Amino acid sequence: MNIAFIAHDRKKDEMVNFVIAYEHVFQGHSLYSTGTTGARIMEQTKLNIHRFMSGPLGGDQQIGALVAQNEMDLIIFLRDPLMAQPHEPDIIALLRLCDVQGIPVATNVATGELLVRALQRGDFAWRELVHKYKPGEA
Ligand SMILES: O=C(CO)COP(=O)(O)O
Repeated sequence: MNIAFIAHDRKKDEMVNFVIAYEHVFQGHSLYSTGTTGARIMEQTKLNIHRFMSGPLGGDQQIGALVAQNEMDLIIFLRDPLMAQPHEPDIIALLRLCDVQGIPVATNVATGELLVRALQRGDFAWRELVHKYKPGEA
């Protein structure tokens, strides 16, 4: 599965701890992230993550492009609900695209844990079927 990690600054420690806890699950998948989040995770785990640009510089939109093409299967996006972000429109756009494509997205660790356990159980197998079809194609 293609999985993306994104965390705002005050949520990065929580993200790193979350990924460490489930490193054994994530290691079998293709991993993506925004720039700084991925750097922090790779410093503290053995995971190999494809890092896009930092969020404020376009990283959310780069991940959004994969969502639009239905190529992202799960997103863990630990947003900071208590601090305004300069790239708020990009954040809203990414979450909107997840709803357009029906992509599971967790915006807090409690939901993240449920989705990771579902991933472990094989509940994401339906996504393999979706990969065969690209949006806009017959
Ligand atoms: O801003 C972000 C998501 O909106 C995250 O970006 P970084 O991982 O580069 O800090």
